[in-house]
Amino acid sequence: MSFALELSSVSKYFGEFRSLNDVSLTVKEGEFFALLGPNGAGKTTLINIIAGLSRASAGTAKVMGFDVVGQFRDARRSIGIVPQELVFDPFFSVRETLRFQSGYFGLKKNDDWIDELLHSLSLMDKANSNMRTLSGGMKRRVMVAQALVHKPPVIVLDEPTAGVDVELRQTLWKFIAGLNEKGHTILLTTHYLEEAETLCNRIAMLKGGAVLTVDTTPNLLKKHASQTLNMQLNGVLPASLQARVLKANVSEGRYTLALNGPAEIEQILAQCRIEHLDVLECSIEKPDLEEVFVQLMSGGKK
Ligand SMILES: Nc1ncnc2c1ncn2[C@@H]1O[C@H](COP(=O)(O)OP(=O)(O)OP(=O)(O)O)[C@@H](O)[C@H]1O
Repeated sequence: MSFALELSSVSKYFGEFRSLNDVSLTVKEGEFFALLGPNGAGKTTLINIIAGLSRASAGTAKVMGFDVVGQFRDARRSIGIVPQELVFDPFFSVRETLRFQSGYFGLKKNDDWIDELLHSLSLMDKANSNMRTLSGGMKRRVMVAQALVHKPPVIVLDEPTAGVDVELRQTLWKFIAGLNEKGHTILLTTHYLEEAETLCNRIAMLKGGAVLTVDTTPNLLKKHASQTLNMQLNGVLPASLQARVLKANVSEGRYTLALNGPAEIEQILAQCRIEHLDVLECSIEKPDLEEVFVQLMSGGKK
């Protein structure tokens, strides 16, 4: 089994503060992997260690088998990082920025690939525009192109869609999904959980610098979240069903009940009939990643 990313017992201290606590994770080649967690969970710290921008206080990190400290150059060549912040030189044009970045990797004749990147990210008509004249979304696209100038097998995106409009988000995801189909490994951090749910094969959830869980998206949904039944009744929910209540608006007779499979609906409706209650509205809701996230972050079942 070859791993694109391999983290073994990685910890990071800032003085007394432990930003990462004994994190071990592996991402297989070709995976689309999400690193999720609330603000301050340690996602960017982890990415900085993988990128070789920050040193782990303990533990080791490898990119495509290369140690990020001992084999820094090979590890750095294997990875493209799209940072959370927009970092650019305001005096360069888009093309110059990408040529410059190519130079860092010793790539002199890279214009064909640069053109392909500009085209795929709809930046061709901005190729000669000065970076400072671009909108935030355009700058974000350049950050993506910049991370890819050396065709890295592993691509890390740190909240690439924060503050990005719907159209760009879709363009970006289509492009990144295409790269993943071509075999690139993708590591993504995002606060848009539906993006992670749609795109990623596996998800790690981080809290307080520690990994709470790592699993495939369907397994996380199966293990940590249940279906729910939304009902509106012409009265108060029977006492026998109160234990199932997840949310209620008693004055309107609206209830959201936990459901361990559709077979239980009949039982619930039967209880309502016994109490002579009419069901005015009834719908089943599928679990989503947000529910899993909220449950895990609030210390619910793992
Ligand atoms: N250079 C630093 N010095 C001191 N503390 C730091 C430093 N960098 C990060 N931290 C702390 O480490 C913790 C993790 O920060 P990090 O930026 O990795 O979180 P994150 O999961 O990326 O959060 P967000 O979702 O807000 O981007 C935070 O409490 C942060 O304040």
